[in-house]
Amino acid sequence: MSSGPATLTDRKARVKQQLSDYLELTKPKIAVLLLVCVAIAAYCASNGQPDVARLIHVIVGTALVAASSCVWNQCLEVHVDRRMNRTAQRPIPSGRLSRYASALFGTLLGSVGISYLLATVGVMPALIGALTWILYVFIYTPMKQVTPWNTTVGAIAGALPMLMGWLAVNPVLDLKAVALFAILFFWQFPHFMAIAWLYREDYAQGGMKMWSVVDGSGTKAGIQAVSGAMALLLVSVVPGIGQVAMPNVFYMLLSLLGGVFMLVASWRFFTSRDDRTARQLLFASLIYLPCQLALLVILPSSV
Ligand code: HEM
Ligand SMILES: CC(C)=CCC/C(C)=C/CC/C(C)=C/COP(=O)(O)OP(=O)(O)O
Repeated sequence: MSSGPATLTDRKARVKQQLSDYLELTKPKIAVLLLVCVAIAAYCASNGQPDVARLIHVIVGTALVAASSCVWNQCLEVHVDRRMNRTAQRPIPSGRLSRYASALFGTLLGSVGISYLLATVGVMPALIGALTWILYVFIYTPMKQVTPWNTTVGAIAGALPMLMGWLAVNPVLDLKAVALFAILFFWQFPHFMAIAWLYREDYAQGGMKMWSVVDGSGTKAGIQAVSGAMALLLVSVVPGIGQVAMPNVFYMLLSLLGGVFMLVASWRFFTSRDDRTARQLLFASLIYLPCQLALLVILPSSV
């Protein structure tokens, strides 16, 4: 008699666990910031007067395609993820989800996502979505075990969604569109070099050729972080050039300030190369990007 309710409770708990595992496969925390970038790109592309329906469509479509790429990334990396502390408890390596079911889930998300983009915002965002998927899943993912230049390829995949957001509302890629892509591209170097340093033992154990692994002194990771931050500082100013009738000085000054903040955090990491400065740099990167995105919304069209 008493086994009935217990079984039902068990079943409910299992379903809840499976739902949370499928959600975890999509790397939702990264997706949230990525989708904010897509929304800001669409907003900037429409000069602050976005077609709300198209904006929502490109966010939904990109979310589905990005989620699919993250699921497939984990299907392909299961043997590596199993060897690393940070990833060993993920749903596939821990055995909570099968690789087959996950691959089906990823394929479904991707097919629906690309079709949705095609139907709602047109060929270009859908095409870039598909290319980004291929770049992330079939080029970046295996490349991690071959060469530390994998991060450069990963950063292209990470930044391309900016162009999906832009092209969903504006067919012409101008200097500002290129600058948005460049901001997200260069931001990833300080962001990831901090992570690559913090998890260097994990990455080495998983056979991942990150800069922090191939050069254990951290010098090369530091150089990548500082170079990325320098380039970020320069490109972040560009959207302020000639946006209305004249350069937006407030935007440019605040962007410079943010750029200096990232450069100082990167420089401190480069000179110290310890966990404390790496953690500070990772934290700085996660503060900087939302602030820079907010600046893009608040200032350029207000002068
Ligand atoms: C080369 C490209 C990138 C790599 C290799 C990378 C890698 C990672 C890794 C491994 C983490 C987890 C750190 C941890 O567990 O402590 C992380 C965190 C994070 N990343 Fe990235 N990332 C990249 C690009 C991006 C992009 C394009 C975005 C969004 C615009 C992003 C947003 C985030 C966020 C919000 C977190 C914190 C969430 C969390 O704690 O899991 N990343 N990144
Ligand atoms: C539209 C579309 C397809 C967008 C995809 C964009 C995307 C998911 C970008 C994330 C960039 C990136 C390289 C993250 C790290 O992955 P990782 O595999 O190094 O992280 P991990 O070690 O935690 O698995």
